[in-house]
Order: sequence, then C-alpha cells, then structure tokens
Amino acid sequence: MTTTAPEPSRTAPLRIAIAGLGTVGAGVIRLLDTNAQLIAMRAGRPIEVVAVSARDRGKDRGVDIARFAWEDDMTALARRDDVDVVVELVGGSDGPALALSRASLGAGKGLVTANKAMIAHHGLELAKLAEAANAALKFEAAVGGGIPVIKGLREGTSANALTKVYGILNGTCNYILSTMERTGADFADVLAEAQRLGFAEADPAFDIEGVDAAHKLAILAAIGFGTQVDFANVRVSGITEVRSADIAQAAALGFVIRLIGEADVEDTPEGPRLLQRVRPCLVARGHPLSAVEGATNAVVAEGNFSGRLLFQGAGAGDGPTASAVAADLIDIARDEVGAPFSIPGDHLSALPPAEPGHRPARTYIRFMVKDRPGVLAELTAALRDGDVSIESLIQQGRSQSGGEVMVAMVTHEGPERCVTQALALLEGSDSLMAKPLVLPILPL
Ligand SMILES: NC(=O)C1=CN([C@@H]2O[C@H](COP(=O)(O)OP(=O)(O)OC[C@H]3O[C@@H](n4cnc5c(N)ncnc54)[C@H](O)[C@@H]3O)[C@@H](O)[C@H]2O)C=CC1
Ligand SMILES: N[C@@H](CC=O)C(=O)O
Ligand code: NA
Repeated sequence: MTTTAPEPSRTAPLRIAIAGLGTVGAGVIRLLDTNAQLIAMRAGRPIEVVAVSARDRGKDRGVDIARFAWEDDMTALARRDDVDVVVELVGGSDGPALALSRASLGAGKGLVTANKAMIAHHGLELAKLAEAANAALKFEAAVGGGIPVIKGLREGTSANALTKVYGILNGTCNYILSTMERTGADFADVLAEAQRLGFAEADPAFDIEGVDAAHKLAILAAIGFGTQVDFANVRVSGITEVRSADIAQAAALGFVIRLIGEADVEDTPEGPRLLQRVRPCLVARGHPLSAVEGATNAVVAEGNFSGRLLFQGAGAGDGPTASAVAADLIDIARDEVGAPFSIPGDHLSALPPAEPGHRPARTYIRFMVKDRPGVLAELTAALRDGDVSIESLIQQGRSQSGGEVMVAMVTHEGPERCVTQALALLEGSDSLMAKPLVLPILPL
C-alpha cells in the first residue's frame, strides 16, 4: 500500500518564515498585521508568520517579533516542518541569502525575495531549482519596489513580443537627481537623506554606480525577452560624475537628468543580440519619464500588440516593497505559481550582447577644460574629425586665473560610435581637467 502526504487544506494558513528584519522585513510584518483580514479574504486563507531570523534579536524594529520562533542561523528556517514559504529579505548576491534560498527551494519550500542582486546573479539556477521542486520562486519586490512590473511583464504583456523595455529603476538615484534639480542641494547630503529614508542599498555604491539598476534591468530583460538573466553584459554607468552644473545646464536646455535602464533585442545578420545598458540620460521635459520625481520608479514596456505601457510608482521604501512581497505571498496562497521567468528555465535563450555603436543618438557632452586660448578649437576639431556635428555649444563663464571652465555641447543625431571616436582623439590632452561627461538624449 502506498501512502501520500495529505493535501494541505486551502483554508489552512500559509505558514511563512522571514529572514532579514530591516526596512523591508519589518515592513512586511507591519503590513501582514495591518491588513491581515483583507489578505486572508483575498488569498483564500490566512498568511501567518511562524519564524524569523536576523542579526540582532533584541533590536527595536517597531514591530513585535516576540510572538514568532527565532532562529540564529537563518538557513534553519528552510529546515522547519512548520514553514511552507521562506521570505528572504537579507540582501547580497551570495552569502547567507543565497545559501538560504538554495536550501529553501531544495527542501521544496516556496521562496519570496526582494533581492535583485541575487536574482540577477543566480536567477537561472534558482528558477531551475524551483521548477525541479515544483516550488514557487517569486521576486516582485526586486524590481520597481511596489510597482507590479514583474507581474505586468509576466502576465499582462505575456501575449506580446516586447520590442523594448526601459525606465527609471533606482529610487535612490532618482531621489538624488530630482532633489538636486529642485533644491540645488549637494549630492552627498541628498544621498545621506535617501539612506535615512531607507531607500538606499546597504552599500549605496550599488545605487549611485548604477549596479542596482543594472540588476533590475537584467531581470526585466529576462522576463520581457525570454532570455537567461545576463547581468554580466549590462553596460553600466552611474550618476557619480553628474555635477550640479550639468543639472542646471540640462534644465536651461529643456531637459532633466535621469538614470535610465534600457533593453531591447536587435536582429542582426548574425542573429538576435541583446542590448542592456544603464546610464544617466537627458530626458526632455514632456517625456513621461521627465516628471518622475523622488524615489518613484517608472518602466515603459513596448509590446507588438499592447503598444506602449507605463508602470509607475514607489520604487523603494518599506511600505511599497512590503506590498510587493505580500502580493507574491498571496499568489502562492492562491496556488498561482508558474515559471519564475515566465517561460521554463530550460527554454530561456542565451543571446550574445549587442554592439550599439551604429545606433543614432543625440548627445550632451560636458568638458571641464583649462581656460586658455585655443581650447574650444581643440575640442571642436576633435569632434569634426570624429564626424560629430554640433547642434549647440555653451561655455560657462570665465575663471579668474586661467583655471577651469565648463563647455557643454549638444550634438546633432549621429552614430553613437562617432562621439566615442572623437573623445578618443582628446585622450591625454592637457586641456582636459576631467574626463568628459557624455549623456545621451533619450528619444521621445
Ligand atoms: N529598502 C528598500 O527600499 C528595498 C530593498 N530591497 C531589497 O530588500 C532586501 C532587504 O533590504 P533592506 O530591508 O533595505 O535591508 P536592511 O539592511 O534594512 O535589512 C537587512 C536585514 O537582514 C539582516 N542581515 C543582513 N545580513 C545578515 C547576515 N549576514 N546574517 C543575518 N542577518 C543578516 C539584517 O540584520 C537586517 O535585519 C535587499 O535585498 C534589498 O536590495 C528591494 C526593494 C526595495
Ligand atoms: N536601493 C534601491 C531600493 C529598491 O530597490 C533603490 O534605491 O531603488
Ligand atoms: Na515590483
């Protein structure tokens, strides 16, 4: 006689364990407490926290954790028989978060995570583990905080071939850029405020150097284009070189500066190629992304039948991120699972990276140069030799004593590689006092 484990009753609670009780973890507990009744109604059963783990048991988080079992070793959560789903809110691409995630899926438990770094690096492996164990792996909070953008792409646009996905994917950078633009405040002060508000990563270099946005872009591209997550081939530049003077100059020209992630698949004679890049761009006032302020994120997806879709909302912070985590839990409670990347891991394709040099672009170029005769001629000669046509050129004031001046230009549309070639001609020039800043102008 064979016996099988009894099917859990649909009214039995979904029993969860939470690892990580920082901004997001405490937010999830607060949300599950506050909205317990409506969540039980919508999920078809209660969602009940059984056990938790973090670094410091005694820390005051503004939520009562004494009612939950405590594990010093977070991977012990994956071994508990009284847990159906593990929620990983620790962070870090490897280390304990990855060990816990592998152990949870390996034990056949569902996994909900907000950890974009881990999904960007190990998403395919974890998806295959989940699929093999017939367990859920969900990560709505990992991209766009509270915006249901993973759901939007996995479900809402699932009948479309996507042509492009792009947008503002990092709340901290957007908070810094839009606050500097509005108030003229200093970069370091605004970053400190974003940290205080709980938007920034544990190491904020991930935010300001564009890496966090690149993690999120790699995840969106995988879902949108049915490709394996390919973080290693995202071309990344962050916002650390952007100065207040660039923001002011952009404003005078009718633009704002935003950190934009963009991905598309290009058909080439050698086959399809995946372009993924994150970089600060000039965005014309009037473009929907120019009005995105503070820690808000916005993602544009273009489908061949849906047309252009815009997903917008709070991209960081405890409440919005907790909202996305809880929505994933509700899906699991309802048994709505499916392949983590929309199509099974074994069928995700591996596309080589695209080379975008031939693509047409208008570009803002800012030089910091020595204030001396002949400098402008040197710059314009290099641009001429690189086949770059200048649309407008502004020299900002004069220094007192032959010091540093700013020269900003906007180019006419031309192949991207021309700007790169022109700037290569200036490399090593003692007229340049800093590396030129190149900001593409986002097409409408
Ligand atoms: N803060 C936000 O707005 C958002 C955060 N996320 C992601 O959510 C995750 C958590 O982020 P936050 O709550 O902001 O971080 P946090 O730093 O506020 O909290 C992290 C928690 O994990 C625990 N922890 C960290 N390392 C540990 C270790 N080695 N052993 C045991 N416990 C450890 C800490 O004690 C703390 O309780 C990260 O993956 C982050 O990228 C995603 C979307 C938005
Ligand atoms: N540090 C991230 C948090 C959300 O993902 C951000 O600023 O967007
Ligand atoms: Na989201």
